[in-house]
Amino acid sequence: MTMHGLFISFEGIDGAGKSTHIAGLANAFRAEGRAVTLTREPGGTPLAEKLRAMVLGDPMDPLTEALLIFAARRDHLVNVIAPALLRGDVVLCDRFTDASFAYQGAGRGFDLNVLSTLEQWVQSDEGLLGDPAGNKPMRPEVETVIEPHLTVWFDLPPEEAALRLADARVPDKFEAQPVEFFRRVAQGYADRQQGHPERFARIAASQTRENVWQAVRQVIVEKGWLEGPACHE
Ligand SMILES: Nc1ncnc2c1ncn2[C@@H]1O[C@H](COP(=O)(O)OP(=O)(O)OP(=O)(O)O)[C@@H](O)[C@H]1O
Ligand SMILES: Cc1cn([C@H]2C[C@H](O)[C@@H](COP(=O)(O)O)O2)c(=O)[nH]c1=O
Repeated sequence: MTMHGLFISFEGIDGAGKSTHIAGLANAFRAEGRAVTLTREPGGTPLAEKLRAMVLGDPMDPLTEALLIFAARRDHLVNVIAPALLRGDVVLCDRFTDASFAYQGAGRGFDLNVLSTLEQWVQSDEGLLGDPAGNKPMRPEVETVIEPHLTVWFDLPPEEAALRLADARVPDKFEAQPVEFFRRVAQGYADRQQGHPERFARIAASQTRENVWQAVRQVIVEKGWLEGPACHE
């Protein structure tokens, strides 16, 4: 059994404008008859949402934070992402592992090699490829690491993101970080793009909402994954 769905993640510093467009993209795919699984990280399952509340709310050391985030990711992959990809859904995920490299790695200065090891372990398809009845796992010839087919990166200067978020909501643990933290996170995303140029699409997120939407949609159309006319809602 192969995972014939489409896995798209959305990344960027807090306030870059991802959420504004993910729902629009879900509508565009549904309008063309695709089943869509809309989800987010950390989170996406009852267990992972509990871990999210801890990670976003409680002080903890960087290793604990990284382990909780990757534990949430494993639960999310097992229970939501892999089943959706096996069904053939389009999975639209608000953040995935690039956020761990950007926030924990570049932002916090946590060891990138440890993050890479966690990535290999947690995103291994071992135990994820069940038969349709969900019984015995069917092992492929070669174990693979599940990652998005496309990562849409909303690139916005941290100062602009801070202005957008000012007074918008009570900041969580990450949103309360100083602008220097987000400069490092933004550089972390740029480094990830350099390491995975074929997977990343950079969107200049300083543009108007409509222009950002057109840029996001164009990336998907150019991949051949969407056809219809532009329609945001
Ligand atoms: N192109 C834009 N120009 C100006 N403001 C924008 C633009 N896009 C989004 N915003 C506003 O910026 C704020 C943050 O947007 P949004 O919540 O979509 O960002 P996000 O990347 O999902 O943030 P987070 O990751 O922190 O949830 C919102 O108030 C939104 O209305
Ligand atoms: C996946 C992931 C997320 N984070 C951080 C980034 C954000 O500040 C929050 C999630 O909040 P959002 O409003 O849903 O964007 O979590 C992280 O530090 N590491 C990660 O792997």
